[in-house]
Amino acid sequence: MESTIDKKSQKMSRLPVPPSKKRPLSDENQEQSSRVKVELGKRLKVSHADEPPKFRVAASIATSKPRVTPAVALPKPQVIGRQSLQVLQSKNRGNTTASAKPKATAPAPAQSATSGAGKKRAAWDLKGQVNDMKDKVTNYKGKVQSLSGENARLQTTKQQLQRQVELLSTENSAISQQLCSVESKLLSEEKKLEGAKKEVLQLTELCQTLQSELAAGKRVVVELSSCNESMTQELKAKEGRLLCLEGENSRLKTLVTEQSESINDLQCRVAEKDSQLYTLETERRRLHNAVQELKGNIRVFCRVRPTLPSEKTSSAGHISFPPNDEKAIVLSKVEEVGRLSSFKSHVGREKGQSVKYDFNFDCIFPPTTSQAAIFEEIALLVQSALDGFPVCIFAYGQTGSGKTYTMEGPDNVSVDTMGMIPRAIRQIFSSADELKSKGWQYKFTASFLEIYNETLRDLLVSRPDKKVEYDIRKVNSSSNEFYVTNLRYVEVSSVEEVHELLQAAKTNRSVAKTALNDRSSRSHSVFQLRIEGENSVRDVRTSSVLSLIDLAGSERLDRSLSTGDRLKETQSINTSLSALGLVITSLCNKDSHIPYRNSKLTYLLQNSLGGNSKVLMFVNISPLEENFTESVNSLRFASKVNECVIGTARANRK
Ligand SMILES: Nc1ncnc2c1ncn2[C@@H]1O[C@H](COP(=O)(O)OP(=O)(O)OP(=O)(O)O)[C@@H](O)[C@H]1O
Repeated sequence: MESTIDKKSQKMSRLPVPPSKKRPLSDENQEQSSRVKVELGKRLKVSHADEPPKFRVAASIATSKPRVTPAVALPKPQVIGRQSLQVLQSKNRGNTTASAKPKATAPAPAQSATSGAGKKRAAWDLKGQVNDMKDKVTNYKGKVQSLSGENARLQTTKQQLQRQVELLSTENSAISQQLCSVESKLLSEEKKLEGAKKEVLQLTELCQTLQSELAAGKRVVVELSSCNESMTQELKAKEGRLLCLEGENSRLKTLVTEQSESINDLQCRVAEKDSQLYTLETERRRLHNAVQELKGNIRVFCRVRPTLPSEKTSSAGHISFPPNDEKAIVLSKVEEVGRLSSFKSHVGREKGQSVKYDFNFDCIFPPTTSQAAIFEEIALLVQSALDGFPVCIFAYGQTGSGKTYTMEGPDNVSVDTMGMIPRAIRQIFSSADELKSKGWQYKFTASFLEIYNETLRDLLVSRPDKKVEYDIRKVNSSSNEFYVTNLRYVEVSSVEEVHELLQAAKTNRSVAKTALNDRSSRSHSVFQLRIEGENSVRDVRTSSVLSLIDLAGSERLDRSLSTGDRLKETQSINTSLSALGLVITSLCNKDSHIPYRNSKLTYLLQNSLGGNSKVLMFVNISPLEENFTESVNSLRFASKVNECVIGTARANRK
């Protein structure tokens, strides 16, 4: 039993009492318990007074879990507190047991055989034995009393220790709470640490990116540095060049100053020359006009067209051009006297059979004459239009005599075969360009109309509205200028633009078939170019109209074999041509009344035919003998015009 307790004591207690020592329980218990008390007291003092807070915490933990936590793992002081109590309790129990069963364990017979003085009583000495026994009882009672006191003290110590345990438990729970909060803090810190780690990772990546960028940047810097170096060198070279240039510049400045003075001087001289030039230009215009006047304000050019390939059978032998007279044309034919008796002028007879008709005009153009050669003769007249004179050029003659060819050119027109209208336009624009340097600015407005059966039609409109009426009206009551209502007036600024208009008009022109000419033009076509000039330097303005007219065929009724609509056309044409002849005759006779209103043509052209204007008439002649009579008729009409002297032309100047 004792060994079992000792073993338990060895296992459970860590008191400084060596468990291997087996001592008899009897007398030594008191001494042992007192040693235990002293030791326990010391330990408790140490644990209460000297123990640092962390040991107390550990002690509380150990006391709260005594059976789970191995004794060896706990710190010494705390184990002492709890286990010493157990040991004491077990000791007490052991002691109690030992004291309670002394007779069972102690060799009672041996003790009883000896007396209190160590002498053995004789068996018969019962009284002595009883006394011994009484002494022993007394002795035991004293021991019991001392043990009871000891027990009471231990109980007190136990209570103190329990209180200590409670305190330590409270501390423990507080520390547990602290531990929990520390743990939660630790968790949050760990989370933060995780976040920080991620951040560190990102920053590491960013750092790597930045490092690669930095490396690229460094390369760029290196490149730029080399570039900078080369540019610096270039700059130095340029600075050197700049220095040279500055020297050159100052030299040039001096030169410029000299030149400026020279220019000023020259400008003065140019102004002087300009003034002289203007005077000369005015003089040129005056002289030019004088020449035109001398030539006559109405001039007539006669043109005989060549025989066409399709007409080879017919000969042009009846027309001759006297070699010594460039202005004469002779038509001769052997005819019966009676047939030609109606001609009262320009008629010559040779022995009553061969009849000659001599005509004189300002110019005679034989069939071989080129368009360019003819234009040379009218170029000065066209120039007059730019100088501010109204100019009217028209082609008169029977159908197929070459009027359209003369005025516009053939269908497949070329630079060589261009007619008078395109050539006049070309000259007008080129002269206007030249005059720009003399301060002249020109504005050109073109219109193109036809008069068919005494009805006006706009040739610049492809699909004319029949309801639209074209009336010839004065610009205003005090003006002598006329315009046509609803007519398209197109401002043009180049030859090409005018050519486009001419082409459009050609397409739109009324063309009808007659017996005499496959493409007979049965209407008068009137192209007009209004020219407005302004010299801002001299404050002079001019305005004029250049009229270029392709008249309808002048053949007689009986020759055209016209019937129905064609007859009406022919009558209308002849009426207007007669009216034209009458107007010219009246102008020639200086009649007080000029019958402009007798036809649309003369009414429209009254400003271009009057005293202030310059008129040129082409009389076109067919080379065919079969057209002899018509040719003579045309030449007679032209001769009458040629005889006219219409006033003195004056430029429209303001
Ligand atoms: N000088 C010329 N050189 C070459 N061919 C010409 C000449 N004059 C006229 N012709 C040709 O003669 C033909 C008739 O000429 P054109 O059409 O000009 O006559 P027209 O008098 O205008 O007739 P219409 O009164 O019918 O308009 C055309 O084929 C034209 O090309």
